Amino acid sequence: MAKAAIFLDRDGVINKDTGYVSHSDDFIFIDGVIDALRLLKQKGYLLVVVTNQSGIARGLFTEDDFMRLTEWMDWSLADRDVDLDGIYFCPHHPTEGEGAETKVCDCRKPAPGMLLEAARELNIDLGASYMVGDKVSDLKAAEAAGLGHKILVRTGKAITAEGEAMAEVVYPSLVEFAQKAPKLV
Ligand SMILES: O=P(O)(O)OC[C@@H](O)[C@H]1O[C@@H](OP(=O)(O)O)[C@@H](O)[C@@H](O)[C@@H]1O
Ligand SMILES: [Mg+2]
Ligand SMILES: [Zn+2]
Repeated sequence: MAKAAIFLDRDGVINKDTGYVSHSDDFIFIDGVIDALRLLKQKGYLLVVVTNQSGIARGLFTEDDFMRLTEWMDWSLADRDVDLDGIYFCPHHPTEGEGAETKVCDCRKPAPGMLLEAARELNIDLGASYMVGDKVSDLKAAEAAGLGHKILVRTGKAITAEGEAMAEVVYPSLVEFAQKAPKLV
């Protein structure tokens, strides 16, 4: 049977978005987020990170840098009993940069590519799933993928009026969302 997932934006939801974070030295978990992720897992959800990493297309860091940081993040979470079910990233940007990753793609949020790929690979029930982001583009990706729930948190970029209008709920952080999310198991 298909399972419900929490799709998580990374920068501004899991870690502080200080701008194109690419090294573990600069990766700061937002307060309470690791416990919140564990709680969501205990409530029966798959946890799937979907992150735009245009810093790769822009030439600010490499895909290898991203992979190294992702491995570090994954292990830091596993160390605290949080197992992520999937991590999807978009290395592209439509105009910035000069390499192969500078192109129009279907994975950069607001496009739904990462969410749809995860749904196929992990057998996710999109209608029962949540997107938790900090930007309108996160919610637009959720809408385009047919997700049931669109949530914003105030730990990242400033929430715009458009964001307020699109979100089902705006929470202070992932902590409050995790407390309120219905238990599935
Ligand atoms: O929030 P997620 O999707 O996990 O990751 C966003 C980051 O890749 C960066 O995305 C950039 O947007 P542009 O990609 O330049 O539009 C800016 O918002 C940066 O501040 C941010 O660090
Ligand atoms: Mg973000
Ligand atoms: Zn892409």
